[in-house]
Amino acid sequence: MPGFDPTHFPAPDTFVHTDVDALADAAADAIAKVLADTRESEGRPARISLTGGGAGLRTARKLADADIDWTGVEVHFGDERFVPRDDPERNSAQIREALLDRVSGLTVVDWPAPGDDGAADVDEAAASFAAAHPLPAGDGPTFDLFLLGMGGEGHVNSVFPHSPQVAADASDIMPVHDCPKPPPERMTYSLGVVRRSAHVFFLVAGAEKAEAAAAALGGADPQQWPAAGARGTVSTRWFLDESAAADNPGR
Ligand SMILES: O=C1O[C@H](COP(=O)(O)O)[C@@H](O)[C@H](O)[C@H]1O
Repeated sequence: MPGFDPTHFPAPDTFVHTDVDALADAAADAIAKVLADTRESEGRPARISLTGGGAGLRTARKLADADIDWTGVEVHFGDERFVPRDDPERNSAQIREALLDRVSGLTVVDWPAPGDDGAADVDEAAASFAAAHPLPAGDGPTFDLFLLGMGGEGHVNSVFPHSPQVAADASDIMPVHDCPKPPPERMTYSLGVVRRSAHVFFLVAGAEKAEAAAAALGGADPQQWPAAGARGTVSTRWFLDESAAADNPGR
């Protein structure tokens, strides 16, 4: 993969929990700490990207009940399905129900939906989003914290194995056509955006994820296992349940 050298990043840390509930508890604690630390060390609220999916939504529900100061926190979504805004398939709809509608003080940056101005199709929607929400320039992080779920074939955000998105190594926002997991049209942050984030947390549960987790943690080719190409500049942490960790070397 062009532009990705894993030796330029801290090695990932792995945390294995008995089940998805314990995983979500631990991840929520760690997320709360990053949010508080960012406020203290940077003197500003954090900028984070949230994920849907099974373990992601479980963690979002825990975050809604946690003692967190959300004031000014800027929330993005790592990827979105290009379907109407009220479609329950939208990651943002699921994360809003689990977390965002239950806390106050944060700013939510939502992806465009069909029918929005400048969103005649998914290409135009991604381009207009990129223009309206440019990523921070320079050496600073794109996000203080980027949360990722992972599919059983190793996809993260909507970056799928052997897809144009994983090949491109773009540093911004990408439209997705013909996504192998429905719905077919999506928008996604690229692996390049993830790799400019300070902290990257994986939230992964279930035996069907075990092979991909072992491949990604074992340094496999991101073309085949996109999760292998997702690293943070300060930390990469994998929160796994025992089923998802079953194939990891050393267990
Ligand atoms: O399609 C997607 O799937 C992943 C993982 O979902 P899961 O249900 O297998 O946990 C999710 O993280 C990603 O953001 C999403 O668009």
